Amino acid sequence: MTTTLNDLIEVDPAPEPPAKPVKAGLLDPRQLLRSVPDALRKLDPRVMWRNPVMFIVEVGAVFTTVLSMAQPSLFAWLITIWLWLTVVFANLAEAVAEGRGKAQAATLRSARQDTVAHLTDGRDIAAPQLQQGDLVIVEAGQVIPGDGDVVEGIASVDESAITGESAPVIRESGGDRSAVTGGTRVLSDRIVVRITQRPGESFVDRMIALVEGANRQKTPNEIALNILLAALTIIFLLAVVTLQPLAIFSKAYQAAAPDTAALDGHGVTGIVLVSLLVCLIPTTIGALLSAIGIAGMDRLVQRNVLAMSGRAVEAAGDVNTLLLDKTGTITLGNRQAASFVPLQGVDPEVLAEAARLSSLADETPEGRSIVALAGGGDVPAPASAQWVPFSAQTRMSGVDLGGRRIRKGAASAVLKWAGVRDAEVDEIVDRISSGGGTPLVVAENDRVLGVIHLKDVVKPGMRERFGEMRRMGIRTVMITGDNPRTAAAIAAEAGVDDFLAEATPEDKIAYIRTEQQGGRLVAMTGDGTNDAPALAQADVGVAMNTGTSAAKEAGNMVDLDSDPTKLIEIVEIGKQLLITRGALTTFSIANDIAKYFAIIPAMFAAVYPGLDTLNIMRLHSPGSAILSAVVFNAIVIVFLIPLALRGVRYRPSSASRLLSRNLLIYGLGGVVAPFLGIKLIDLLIQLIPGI
Ligand SMILES: Nc1ncnc2c1ncn2[C@@H]1O[C@H](COP(=O)(O)OP(=O)(O)OP(=O)(O)O)[C@@H](O)[C@H]1O
Ligand SMILES: [K+]
Ligand SMILES: [Mg+2]
Repeated sequence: MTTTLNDLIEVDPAPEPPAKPVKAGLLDPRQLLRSVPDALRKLDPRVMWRNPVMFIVEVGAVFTTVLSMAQPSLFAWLITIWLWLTVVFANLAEAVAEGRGKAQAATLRSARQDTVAHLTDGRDIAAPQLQQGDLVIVEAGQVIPGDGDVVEGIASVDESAITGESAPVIRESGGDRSAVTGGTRVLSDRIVVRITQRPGESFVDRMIALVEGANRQKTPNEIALNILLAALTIIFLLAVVTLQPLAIFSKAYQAAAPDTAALDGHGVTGIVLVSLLVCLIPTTIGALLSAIGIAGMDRLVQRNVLAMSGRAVEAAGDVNTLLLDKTGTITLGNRQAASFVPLQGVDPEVLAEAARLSSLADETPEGRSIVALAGGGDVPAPASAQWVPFSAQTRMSGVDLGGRRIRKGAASAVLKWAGVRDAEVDEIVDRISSGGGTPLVVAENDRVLGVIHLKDVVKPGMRERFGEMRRMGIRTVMITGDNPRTAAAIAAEAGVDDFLAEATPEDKIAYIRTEQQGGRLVAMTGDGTNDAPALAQADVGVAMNTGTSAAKEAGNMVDLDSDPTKLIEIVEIGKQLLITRGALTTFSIANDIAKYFAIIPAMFAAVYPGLDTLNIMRLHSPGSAILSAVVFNAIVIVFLIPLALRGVRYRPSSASRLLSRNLLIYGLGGVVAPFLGIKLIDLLIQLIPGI
């Protein structure tokens, strides 16, 4: 190979740096305004009925509109206006949540251009005509026409159009960095890409659809909550309809407020009925539910993670077991050769040369560091060399040079290959392993020459993060192909709960299955084709963007930064989504119950004077009580939009402690808020003459 990594990275500056995707901040008041047209469009009943609670409010608003037109009064019109506002505010919450993604989608679209694909057979076709399996040539300066895997060559690629990261990345055939994304630009060299996407289903297409929320499906949890809310709505509907004294109240109300009495008893009854119903059904959570879900996806997008479904985000919040790779996730991952330890009677030079020869074609970081430590990397490899590449299954790599067969790799694997048992080797391997190092045994034919000591460092801050996970009730498990002693040493240093050593990809799947059979949800990250089955099996499978297409297809999330520790953040975001939904549901229902006690006594005190002692709020008049409650019910939605989008602030602690804390804050807050809010609004409303 003539191109080195450094040649690739020091390329000419990219042709005009593409715009960074918009990273929307918190709620911007202008965003509220900009979303108003969308919110109005969503009033279409065909859209509304998917949200049963708000659909009932809309039907109610239509009903009071008709009543108000039939028998106009200030009271009737004010109620009607505020009922419509309630529906609009709910739509606004959803539109604002979607709007933030739309800005991002617009940037993505502008980054995508009409690209011509140069097929290997010489034809030039438009990118959208590409079929799965087509082979295209992409040269320096050209845009990659579709998603695929590099099958030939190595190149540096500018992926800023999708990741927002301006540093070029290396994509090469073979290994686990072979996937390329349509719409990104090759900066240097030439690669041949085999297209893996189906037409119209490119990664960027899916990304646009995702951030726009166009194909957002309700998650099973959301559907369940919606059913519960609808059931509550029906119960309240029945309760309100069967409220006998309403008719009596209406008459009394007319008597008490004769200046609005241009309407008959039925008009008032209808309007009061709808108002009461809207106040009692769980409109707050009904209005915010979908915004909470979209915002969760959005928070992931802002951290450069694409969740392929809302369900995956929720599953992340419920995860019990986190599987993390050792090398590169828990450790820095640039496992470097630190020293060669020859066996007694072996010339150190002979060991170094064998290590060098076995690593000349080994492109792993380990292999390169061995060549560097042995020196003489410029000495060309013998032409007769037959390379044996490293694989996670064999755990060895090496070279065959005629009669000389050299292998290096995990002790157990190499000793088995060489067919030897040696106490001295065991002793060296143990010493390196118990210090957290990785020993690679080097053998030539049936003779062990010595051991290479690979060093890796646990990333700073890991112990604290795993401590946080534990407080959340999540078990962290380190998975490694390394031997059990090294694994134990690193596991102890990093503070994980458990580890799985000498793990093959099959072992990973088996581990995931056992966890799932115990009723636990499992999350993992992966990048290689090897990882694809395990990624598919896991409840949350985060594929690295640098990984293979197979891995990206199998997982249900993609991390554009390819940072395996991101899994921890993903779990936190999922948890926050679930907690936010729980907190606002609690708030909403507590709120409704409080409203019941605020309005009913005010209304019925006029009919049954005995109830007057219950009328603790001393609202101005029954009409004002009802109007205040309706107004409060509407504006509480707007007040809570920022919280729904940002998510409830949350510190890691056990589920039960979180629950009791949230019940206290949002339950109690939900009970108190309406009393204060309604009283305040009532003080303003009583200034309006005639109510
Ligand atoms: N380039 C290599 N050549 C030979 N043997 C290797 C090479 N790289 C790793 N090994 C050996 O194979 C073992 C398994 O490696 P593998 O990459 O599957 O897992 P790992 O890197 O130890 O852990 P992780 O799952 O976190 O990546 C290593 O522990 C090491 O003993
Ligand atoms: K309500
Ligand atoms: Mg590895």
